[in-house]
Amino acid sequence: MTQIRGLGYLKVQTRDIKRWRELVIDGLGFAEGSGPDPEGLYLRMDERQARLIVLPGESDRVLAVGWEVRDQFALAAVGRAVEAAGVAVKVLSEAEAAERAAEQVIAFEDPAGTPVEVFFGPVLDHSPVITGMGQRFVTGPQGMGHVVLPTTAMQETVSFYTEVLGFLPRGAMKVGGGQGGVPVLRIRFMGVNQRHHSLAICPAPHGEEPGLVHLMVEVDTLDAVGMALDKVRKLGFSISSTLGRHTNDKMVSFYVRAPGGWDIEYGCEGMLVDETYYTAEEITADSYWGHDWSGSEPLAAFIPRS
Ligand SMILES: Cc1ccc(O)c(O)c1CC[C@@H]1C(=O)CC[C@]2(C)C(=O)CC[C@@H]12
Ligand SMILES: [Fe+2]
Repeated sequence: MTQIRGLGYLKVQTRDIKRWRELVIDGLGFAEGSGPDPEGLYLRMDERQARLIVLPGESDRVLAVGWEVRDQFALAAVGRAVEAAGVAVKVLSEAEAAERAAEQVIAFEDPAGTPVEVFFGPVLDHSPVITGMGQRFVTGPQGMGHVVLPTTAMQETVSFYTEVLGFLPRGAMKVGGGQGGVPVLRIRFMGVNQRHHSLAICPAPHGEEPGLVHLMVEVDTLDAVGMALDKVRKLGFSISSTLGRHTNDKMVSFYVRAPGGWDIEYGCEGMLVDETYYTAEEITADSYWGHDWSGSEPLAAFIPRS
């Protein structure tokens, strides 16, 4: 049984905070909150103080993937499991936790080198969440959404998330290999709640920045997805993938390129998993229709480095 309840927050660094603001506030309708860094962007989706945090910096990279647990006892259990796996765990100070709007936070690196944080006791902001198009973000028991992380150490990374952190396998898809003696490569989906996947791990040629393939956020209506697509196009953002419906989580979504070379997937109608009956299946197509990636600028995580 996993202690982790869902994706809690994502913190990234960017060289272009101005363009980020246009994308997430003007385009995708996130509500603006506030936080410790006056230059930072603190984006609200619900009663949490911030779900997506974008801070200015010298490079574009992920600063923390924040996973939520129920309480202090669950946090202690996760800390023990990670240490028992031989990974150094840092207990953040009270000030550092306050900065993250949580009561207590631990931090460590996954085998891919991704900075991971686990927290309990998120601090709420009860003021109304005024989104750009009146849309509601689907969070609550399903968490913030999902992240797809690149790794050069597929086995170790997947085994860390499943066997140490207790993520449940939620199926896979072949993405290459299987020819000329090259082993089959699979993207692996994992979940911790009724959202089909809160995490996917994808084989990648290098472990360099930005350290992210995409973040998915879900809204309550197809109209909100369509309106956001219109808005980001009008704002001149590059559409990495057209609208389509995925075969595994049944979500209708599009992907837009964020400054930094990774995508935000924006969707609706994601299925709810019933663990009583669920088994991990292998899909052979990413979508029933749509999701044309042919116009996509290359994802930074998949550009081979010398
Ligand atoms: C296949 C799939 C199912 C559900 C999702 O939420 C989802 O994002 C995907 C696509 C994952 C993946 C990606 O994001 C980067 C580009 C990838 C590797 C492809 O080129 C096909 C599958 C894509
Ligand atoms: Fe996705």
